Amino acid sequence: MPPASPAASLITHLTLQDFRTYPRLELEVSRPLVALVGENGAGKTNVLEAISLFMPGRGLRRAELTDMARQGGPGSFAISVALETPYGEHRLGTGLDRPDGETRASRICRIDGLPAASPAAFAEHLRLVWLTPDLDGLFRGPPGDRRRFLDRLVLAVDAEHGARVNALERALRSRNRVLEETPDDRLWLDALEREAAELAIAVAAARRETVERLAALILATRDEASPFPFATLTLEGEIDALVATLPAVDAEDRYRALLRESRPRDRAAGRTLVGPQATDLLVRHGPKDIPAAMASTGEQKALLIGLVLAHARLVGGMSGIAPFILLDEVAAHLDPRRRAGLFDTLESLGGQVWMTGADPGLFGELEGRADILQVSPGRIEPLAVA
Ligand SMILES: Nc1ncnc2c1ncn2[C@@H]1O[C@H](COP(=O)(O)OP(=O)(O)OP(=O)(O)O)[C@@H](O)[C@H]1O
Repeated sequence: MPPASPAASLITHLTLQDFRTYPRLELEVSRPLVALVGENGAGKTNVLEAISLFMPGRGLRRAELTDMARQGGPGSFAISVALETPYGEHRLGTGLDRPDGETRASRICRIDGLPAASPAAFAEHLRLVWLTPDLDGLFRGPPGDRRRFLDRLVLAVDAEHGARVNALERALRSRNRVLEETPDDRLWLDALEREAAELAIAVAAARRETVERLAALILATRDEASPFPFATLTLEGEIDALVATLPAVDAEDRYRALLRESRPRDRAAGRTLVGPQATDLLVRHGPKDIPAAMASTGEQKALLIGLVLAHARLVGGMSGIAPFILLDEVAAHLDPRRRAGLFDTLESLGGQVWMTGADPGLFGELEGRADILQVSPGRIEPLAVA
């Protein structure tokens, strides 16, 4: 069981320079709940996206960094946050640097003024969990969307996971190319498959560990009265069966043998058919363990929220730091009972929560409990809720 209250960190100051709709923004906040209110297109999600870049990857919209630089601006952007943590104050910075006259831009990461090797280094100070409307179709959508969701769950507890997934994709792409262009080059294929097998088992094992921990936590904290139903989680795929039943070395040998055997089949398919790239995350719910894909739209949303809240609890328990939670347009889709339940649960988790919504009334009951801010293009200021 995770400890009841992991340490909490707060973003107290956010600076954006030439990021999407913001030429320059200096924003002070002081509370653990922050609500951003504004019309469609005002720039609310842009703020959440900026914060999401303190995690490895391309942020909550999976956009190219170059597209985040403000149109009509210098082509570079900078984001920085001042953090108050139980271990002191820190300043984290990231962005895209494009020195004068250069066409190439590079990602920058700084911690307390010193360069950091990659965004994975931010994990020491800040962990992130998010939910966006893009995830609404998660249970009914293609398995690739669930794998990405799953990898983000893992990434929040293991900042190196993303690098391993990318390295595995590169190794498999190289294997597919060799199978297509020089299929008789056995030595080269052996070498690529050895590398792929090592990475594949590491990726599959990390996913399995996170899913098992999450499933156990969901079971342990299961509350029949919660407005967010609990889910059961399982991983499905040949490699997941290997990882579940064999020690890592044996699973790696077995997967390497599988790759060798399936060369002709993979060559014909133009891709590697077996491996972590074929895993699916199965989510079920209710007394009859119904697949989440069969639940109603509202039930799916509630299940997803329940999963994300449980994950936030897991991240807090494992890292000792309550994660920041970014909720884009989540409150708007809930009935008043679920919305009140959500706000209460968020407060109990202890991490800072950044939420968005177009209607100020959504956050009326948070007056005095949250920083409620009005967003208009390029600007954010306090909003007095009537
Ligand atoms: N690189 C960019 N430079 C300038 N403006 C941009 C850039 N990228 C996106 N925008 C603008 O940002 C706005 C969208 O901002 P955002 O997604 O944050 O809105 P929102 O307040 O979350 O809206 P909604 O309620 O509709 O979700 C759009 O008007 C879009 O044109």
